[in-house]
Amino acid sequence: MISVKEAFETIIAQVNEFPKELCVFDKSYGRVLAEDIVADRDLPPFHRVAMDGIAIALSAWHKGQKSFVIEGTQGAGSPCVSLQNSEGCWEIMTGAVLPTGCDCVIPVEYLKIENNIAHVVEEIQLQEMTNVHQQASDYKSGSKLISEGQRIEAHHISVIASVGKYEVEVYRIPRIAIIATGDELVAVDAQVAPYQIRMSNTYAIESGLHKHGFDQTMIFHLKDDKEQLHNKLRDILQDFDVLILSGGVSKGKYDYVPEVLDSLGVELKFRRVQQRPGKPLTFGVHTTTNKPVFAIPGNPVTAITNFRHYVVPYLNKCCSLPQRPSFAVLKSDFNFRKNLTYFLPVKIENIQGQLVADPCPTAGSGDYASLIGTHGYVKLDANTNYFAKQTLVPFYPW
Ligand SMILES: Nc1nc2c(c(=O)[nH]1)N[C@H]1C(S)=C(S)[C@@H](COP(=O)(O)OP(=O)(O)OC[C@H]3O[C@@H](n4cnc5c(N)ncnc54)[C@H](O)[C@@H]3O)O[C@H]1N2
Ligand code: MOO
Ligand SMILES: [Mg+2]
Repeated sequence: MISVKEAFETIIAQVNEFPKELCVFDKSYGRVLAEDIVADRDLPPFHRVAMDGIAIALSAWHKGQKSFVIEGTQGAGSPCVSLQNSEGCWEIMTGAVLPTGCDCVIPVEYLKIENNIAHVVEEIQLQEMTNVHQQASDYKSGSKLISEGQRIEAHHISVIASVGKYEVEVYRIPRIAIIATGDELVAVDAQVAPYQIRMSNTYAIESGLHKHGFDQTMIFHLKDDKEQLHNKLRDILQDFDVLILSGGVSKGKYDYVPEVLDSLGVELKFRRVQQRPGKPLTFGVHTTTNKPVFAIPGNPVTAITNFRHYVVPYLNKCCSLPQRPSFAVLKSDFNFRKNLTYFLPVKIENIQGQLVADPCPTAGSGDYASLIGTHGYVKLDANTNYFAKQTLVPFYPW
């Protein structure tokens, strides 16, 4: 049996970057960038007027001039004009190019305009480039604006659009099969006999995948039948990039999953992990295609925590998404005597900026209803069994 750290590292060592593809920028929300986004020109691209008013030459102002003859009116979207007389001005609008020969802008609120002359009637302090957003003052042409491995949100889209990237390179979303195994499982809308169980793990895993942006998913239900498992898994291995199985991996007579995977050419990298829940967690790689296969034990708390702990970081790493560790302090003392790493569900409170984790142990790994109201779990190390209040521990939000 290997440790949680070894299991995690074994899985991460199998990461293969997902292929890249082009995506039209306004359909790229939620995708992960597979290229850096670079400024194609200065930001701003010209000396951009920041207030509606008049553009003048500061030299005239410094000589004490307070009235300016208007040479013309310039709006945004027109080519740059020139001040002909250094004692004159241009009426200018926000977003316009600062006229050549001008080096500051006086807002219209400070002016009275009569007979084509702008008189400054309010007290104002002016310096070079007052009310002008100077060319390249934000970023120079060629600057990296967004790094690869960024999930694209609204503020990224505005940058992608403004640098003229009509198509962006993103990571292809893998096709993921979620496979429930078990004769006892029935569909959510089926009549359920007293000895049967409604299938729930697959839906929890699928929602978790969608939450993390992996929405190319399909759910299967296979019986505890070796031949059916073999034939269906063979086809699924062909059609999908990642397989997540639930159930059938422990030591029962009908737990066929590991031997069937083995017979299909999936090299099992480990079969048991020193953890609770999820001791029988199994992970393998299909030898000819390198496709990863996660076989998560069937108990529902195990399905949710093991999926979150191992599958999500694996998928994120395949598209260069950075892992962001989070920590919380325990709200109360906690004892765990087994020599296993414990994924302890918690409720999180934010107390003056510090995350405080209130332990919410379930009554076993079948007690999924106790996860309601929790925000994630903390990881408690195998080699300690008493965790005092205020101990800092890694926290994993669902
Ligand atoms: N002799 C031993 N028995 C067990 C061990 C062990 O080490 N020695 N490990 C226990 C642990 S830990 C777990 S976890 C389970 C794992 O079992 P399997 O992966 O073989 O899963 P199943 O036997 O198929 O099912 C277990 C349990 O989970 C329910 N289940 C399964 N799939 C779903 C689903 N999609 N939705 C909802 N519930 C599901 C299933 O009905 C069972 O109750 O083995 C222990 N036994
Ligand atoms: O995976 Mo089991 O959940 O430890 O009961
Ligand atoms: Mg079993």
